[in-house]
Amino acid sequence: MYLTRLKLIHFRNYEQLNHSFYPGVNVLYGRNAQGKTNILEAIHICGNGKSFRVNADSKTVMEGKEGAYLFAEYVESMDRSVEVLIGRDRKKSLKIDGIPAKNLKELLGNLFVVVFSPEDMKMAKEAPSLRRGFLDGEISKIRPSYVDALKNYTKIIAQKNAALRRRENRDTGAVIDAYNAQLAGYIRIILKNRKSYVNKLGEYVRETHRAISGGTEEISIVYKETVPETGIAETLKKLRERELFEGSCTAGPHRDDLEILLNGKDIRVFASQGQLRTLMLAVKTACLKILEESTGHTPVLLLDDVFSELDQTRKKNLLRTLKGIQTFITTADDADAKLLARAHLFYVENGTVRERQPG
Ligand SMILES: Nc1ncnc2c1ncn2[C@@H]1O[C@H](COP(=O)(O)OP(=O)(O)OP(=O)(O)O)[C@@H](O)[C@H]1O
Repeated sequence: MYLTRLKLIHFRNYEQLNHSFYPGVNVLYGRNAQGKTNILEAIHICGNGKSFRVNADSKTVMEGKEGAYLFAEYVESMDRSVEVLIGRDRKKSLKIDGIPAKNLKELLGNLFVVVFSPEDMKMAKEAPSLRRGFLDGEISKIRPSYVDALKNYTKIIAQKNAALRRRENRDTGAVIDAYNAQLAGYIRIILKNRKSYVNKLGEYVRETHRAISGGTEEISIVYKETVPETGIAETLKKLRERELFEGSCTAGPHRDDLEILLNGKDIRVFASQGQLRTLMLAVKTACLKILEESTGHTPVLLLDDVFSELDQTRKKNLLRTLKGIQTFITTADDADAKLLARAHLFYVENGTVRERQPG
């Protein structure tokens, strides 16, 4: 799958854009704050219905304007399109192949897009909630039913937490047992999905990571569960007294984490910035492969400012791993644009895009 055309009206610093792109590597280069990442953001919204930079999409509407219009034309096996209208009032309208879509769920599963942005580095280093959020987001793309299990689980955990906090009722124990009975089924579904995703992810990350790092480093990714999949009901029962004492749910998928080891050591403590970036690139490429396997379509890959902190060898190795994937890369560094001379180059300046002709 590849994007052939992007049209924007009143999106960020683009008054109007109507530009075509190529399969293969498209490099957006230019000085800082010119609108390179804005292009990636627009493509991401067309694919995933939301920005990867801000929670409120209304912030992407050009200052002083009422709404933004985004149109992405892409080739699957035939020409297809996605249109998004974002209102400053937060209302959003969507069209798929010219036909209005009822909701975001309908949009997902059309233009597949995977993004790597500097923000993703936080996932490796910071709070476990970021790693859980990453896993849940990726699994939801390939298993829509997972979203329902997760929503129900989260709702029951909130109710159970409220009951544990109240504790004034003599029957609280029985109420907690009733919640646990409901939770057990959802925990099973969440663990099954997360663990099988992590197994596959680990395998693909190792492969790509070796290719980018030149085979000098070994990565391992392990899912750390707080309630074992093999004894869910028993564990919840055992936890009951402690939870009643502490007044909150102390274990379950909402407390689980991913452990990422580089040459056997925790990356949060031992990895350099370049190593972290290499790891996250391998993670994103692995997500793309998993998405490709389950949908039969190769997603479009967006790499925002990916080259900083990578040495020349890693940059070249990364480019080799991108074969067959339409990729958009932003860079403010002219030397990177030269390294990417065989790609299609687009000079971005003050909300305009100009293709640099070869030669
Ligand atoms: N809602 C908006 N309305 C108008 N202009 C905006 C809006 N949001 C952001 N901008 C402008 O977009 C520009 C930033 O664009 P972008 O984030 O794409 O930069 P970039 O070219 O990727 O830069 P860098 O190399 O620094 O990452 C800035 O000039 C900013 O003022």
